[in-house]
Amino acid sequence: MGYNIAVAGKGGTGKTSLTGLLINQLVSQEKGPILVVDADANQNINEVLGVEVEDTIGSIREEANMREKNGDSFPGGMTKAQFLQYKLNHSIVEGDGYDLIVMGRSEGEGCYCYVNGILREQTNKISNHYKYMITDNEAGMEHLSRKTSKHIDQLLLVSDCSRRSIQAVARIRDLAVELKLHVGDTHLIVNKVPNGILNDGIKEEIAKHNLNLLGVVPLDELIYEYDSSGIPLVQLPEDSQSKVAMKAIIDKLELK
Ligand SMILES: Nc1ncnc2c1ncn2[C@@H]1O[C@H](COP(=O)(O)OP(=O)(O)OP(=O)(O)O)[C@@H](O)[C@H]1O
Repeated sequence: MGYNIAVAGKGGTGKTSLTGLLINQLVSQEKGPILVVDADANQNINEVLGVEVEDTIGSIREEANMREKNGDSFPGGMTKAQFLQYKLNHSIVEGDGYDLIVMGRSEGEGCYCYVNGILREQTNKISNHYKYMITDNEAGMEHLSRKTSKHIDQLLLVSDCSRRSIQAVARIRDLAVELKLHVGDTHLIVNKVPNGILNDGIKEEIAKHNLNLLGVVPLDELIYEYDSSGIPLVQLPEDSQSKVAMKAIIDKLELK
């Protein structure tokens, strides 16, 4: 199994943006092969990375169930399991130096156990082929409890400069313990920091919750500019404040 990095944090803190910059950095350091899993239904990492996504695990699950419900057969005489496997293999987006799987929206009502079981088994199989697996998670992390593989080598918590956001990541860390996930290291990255300098109040909050601060990423006007113009963040110049900060942060992790 590859090295599993999970990124988590309260919505809006910049978790997805930083995950994109993390991937970009690992790709430029030729650390691959990398599998990216977008497990945040509210956010689209593909936009940060600048790639198009057609199928998601959610849409595959819905299609398989709809076909069965309507009594439609699966194409080419496939069984349901074969169909799921086929669709999953075709849903993997090939990016520049990484592959991407998008979980999409979570299931609606009805029994999805069989489909979920197959999809989970297949995703686990696929992930074995990669050196790194990077997951952009939902703030709740509950979906992780449903995973068969509960091992995370590196849990990266992303917070902005608010006390509430620091408290939220402390809760996520505690939740990981409650969910019985096996977490190797946990680190905090504080994002959108004015001038890259943390004030005393936030430093106190970080210390109070015993969070292990890895580094800070400044509030970067260029991110705002790129985001509002729809330009993928991975195209930020190498000397942009946020890319430079993320590079320094990732270097500290000493990933092989
Ligand atoms: N360092 C930064 N400087 C300036 N703006 C930033 C920075 N990081 C992220 N942003 C902006 O903050 C907003 C939220 O970022 P992003 O979508 O990455 O957050 P998220 O935590 O994944 O949010 P959610 O899961 O709620 O969608 C975006 O508009 C993004 O462009």
